[in-house]
Order: sequence, then C-alpha cells, then structure tokens
Amino acid sequence: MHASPLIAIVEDDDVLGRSLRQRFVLEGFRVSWFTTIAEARRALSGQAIDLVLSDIRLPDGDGGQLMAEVFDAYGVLPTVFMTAFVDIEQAVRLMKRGGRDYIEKPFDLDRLVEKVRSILPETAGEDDGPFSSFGLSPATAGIRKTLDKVADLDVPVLIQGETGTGKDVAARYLHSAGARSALPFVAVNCAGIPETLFDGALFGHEKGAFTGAVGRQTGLVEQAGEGTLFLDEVAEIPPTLQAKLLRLIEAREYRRLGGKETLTTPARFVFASNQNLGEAVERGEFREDLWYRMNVVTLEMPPLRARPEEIAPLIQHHIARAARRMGRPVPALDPDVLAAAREDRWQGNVRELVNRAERAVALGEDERITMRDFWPDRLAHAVETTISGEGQPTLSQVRERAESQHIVAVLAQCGGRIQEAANLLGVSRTTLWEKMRRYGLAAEGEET
Ligand SMILES: Nc1ncnc2c1ncn2[C@@H]1O[C@H](COP(=O)(O)OP(=O)(O)OP(=O)(O)O)[C@@H](O)[C@H]1O
Repeated sequence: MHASPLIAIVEDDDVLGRSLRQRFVLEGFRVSWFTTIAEARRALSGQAIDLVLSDIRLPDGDGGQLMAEVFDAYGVLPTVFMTAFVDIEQAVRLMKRGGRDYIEKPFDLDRLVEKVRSILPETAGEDDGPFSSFGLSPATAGIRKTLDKVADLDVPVLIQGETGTGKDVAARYLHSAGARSALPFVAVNCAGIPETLFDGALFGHEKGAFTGAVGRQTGLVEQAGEGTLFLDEVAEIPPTLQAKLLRLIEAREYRRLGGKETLTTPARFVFASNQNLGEAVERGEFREDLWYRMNVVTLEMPPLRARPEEIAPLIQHHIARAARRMGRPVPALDPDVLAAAREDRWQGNVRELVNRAERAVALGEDERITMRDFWPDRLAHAVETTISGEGQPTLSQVRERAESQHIVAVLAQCGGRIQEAANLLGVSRTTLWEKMRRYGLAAEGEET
C-alpha cells in the first residue's frame, strides 16, 4: 500500500513553482509546493516527505537553513537544490553538508525529472517501515505494546522523557497504529511559538482580527481535523495559555482569534514533555487541573543509556539510512566505535546518536567509519592529553583544549552544521570556522 513519493518543492518564483508542480504531478509524484521556508516548515510537520527540491535563495532565508531544519526534523532527506549560476559555490558547499544534488538554472525539466527519479527509487519505501527500529529493548517494546493498545481509544496520551529519547517517534507511531493513520498528524512545538502568537497559531484567526489579518486563517487545531494533535514541550506553555488549553482538552472547544463562533475539535490529543509535569505542578509552574487531564495514559521514554541493547542496532540503522539517502555505499564500522558507544552516557540520547551517525557518513572519507569520524570529540581529548604530558599545561593550553572539545561536542550535537553550531556557541560562522581550522577540526578542502 505504498503511496507515490512525496516531493516538497520550495520555490518562490511563481511561474517555475507552478510548472514544477504540474510536471511532477504528471510524472506520478505527490507534490507539496511552498514559496517560503516558514510555509514549508509549518505544512511539512507530520508529512512523510521523500525528497526536497529547493531553491537556494528564498524570501525568508536560504536553502542551507531549510536543509538544516529538515534534517533536524526528519533525518537526512534527499535534498536537491535549484541554483542560479551565482550561487553554485554555495550549492557545492551544501553537497558537503549532506545535500544530494543540484541543478543549475535555467534547466531542462526532463533532466531534473531524471535526476529525481534516479534518487527516489532507492530511498522511497526504504527499510521495513519507519518504525522498524522502535522497540528494540524490553523497555521500549513495552511502550510500543501500550501504544498499540490505546491507538484506537479516545484517551489523551502523555509521553515524558529526556530530550532526544524518541517521544516524537512514539507519538507518530501511535498515530500510525490506529484508525486515524490516514488523517493529519499535526505536531506543535509549544516552546517554539512566541506567547503572543500562540493563540493565533493554534486556533487560527478571522479576517480583520488584527492589523494585517486580511483573510481567515485556520489554526493547527483545525488542521488536525479528526487526526492527531501532538503538543510537544507542553511544560513550556505560559500560564495564561494553559487555561485555554484546558478548555480545549476538557470541552474540546476553542475560538478563532476575533471569532464569535465556538468550534469543537474531534482530534486525538498527544502530549510530550522533557520535564516531569507532576514536578512542574509541585513547583507551581503548571496547572494541576490541566495536568490531570493530560495524565491519563502516561509513558516514560527511558534515556538511551538505560537501554544499552539498542545502541549498536540504532547506530547501524542510522548509518545505513544516511548512506542510502546520500547515495553512498553503506560504510563498515570500526569495532572500537561501537565499544566507545556502549560506554558513553549519551546525554543527547537518540538524537545525538543520529547526528553522530549522519555526520560520520557525510564527512567520513572512505568506506569505513572510524573513531575520528564518529567520536571526534574523544579524539581531540586524547590528543590534548598526550600534548600536555610534560608537566603542567599553561593556562592558554587548558583554554584551547576546553574550547576545542566544546566546539567538537556542539558540532556533533548539530550534526556538523557549522552555522547552527556557531549560533549555539554565540560566535560568527567565520570565527567558528577559523577556530576549527586552528584545532584541526575542519575537513580537508572544505570552505567557509
Ligand atoms: N527507536 C528509534 N529508531 C530510530 N530513530 C529514532 C528512534 N528513537 C528516536 N529516534 C531518532 O532520534 C531523534 C530524536 O527523536 P525524537 O525527536 O522522537 O525525540 P524527542 O524525545 O521527541 O526529543 P525532544 O524532547 O527534543 O522533542 C530523531 O531523529 C528520531 O528519528
């Protein structure tokens, strides 16, 4: 029952966007076309995209930024850039970050279709389903079983656990396991929406609700329809909005901004939090009545270090997946990589594992993944320890060592994406790049 592959086109030129959409639909693909990154970000949540076809310059950012976001949300997806001659250098750089291919504008549509076809058959419908690696230890197998049981019951589900443990994966599994699977799955990151925009984003607005509200806009609740509404990071919802959420969950009622009509939602609610909500209630930060409503079926995703039997298969799974998506042969893994993985604390849980695997495949130079590819931070540490063998290190040696280790750790956390790492480190991209070069952390031949 495989649907045809879904291509997300991000192109702000109306004429080109339209003709791309038309052509790919004629070729039998499903197509979603967006003109801005913001639009793509909003609409793609919850859709299983098979390939992204993106312009490099977009009204609200560049294609690299979009690719970083897409990779964060979905893992390494085949991404093809359409680029004007002036941006070719950037396109080449994006290939080094995991971009799959690029085509220079103006191009012949036949050639583009050929490119896309050559990429898709190997990746669409890969694995034995997106949840093949969910439930590999007794703890997570138990969670999967519980989700199966409640999939078609109309009860809210709350999933708690440290960041990156797979709460989002569990929520999507729940959706896919039940009768709602063909209906929308709308994910809302409650921490990512500014308080002033929260109401509008969730409930939508009527024409004229505020200056600039030129037409009616449906909110995320409405977009979920009879599907699943997944509210992530619920502990971050400010107190003023908690009351509105309570009404939504309790009475299933809400109103569009500026609207008089009370609407009701048939959606299934799923919540996730990386804070323990019971404790947040005790601290007075979260409404008790709201917590009671959410706390009907509550599941704890254990941290990765508490399920060590999953570590090796998850690494293998994500390396194979990244290689397939980048169109490369699946590299072999040096045994010391796995040995080190078994000992690690995995502070960033499965997300860190995915980032390390993808980064190793993207930046690794031959067909083996070595310690240097997977654990560059450990290597930097080992090198520094030997350097400082003779007596006390100087203050600047200590500072540089700490700096280099921290850069490596943040780069690993960001899957090697330099701009993102620079943002987290609070320095410019150029500064970060210079430091990486100084500490020998930049891959050969890579440019700023
Ligand atoms: N069982 C699994 N099999 C394969 N990949 C997994 C599994 N669990 C998690 N992942 C991957 O790990 C990453 C983080 O997972 P996810 O987003 O579900 O975590 P989360 O707990 O929701 O994180 P946060 O609290 O930050 O929202 C994703 O890339 C996801 O695909």
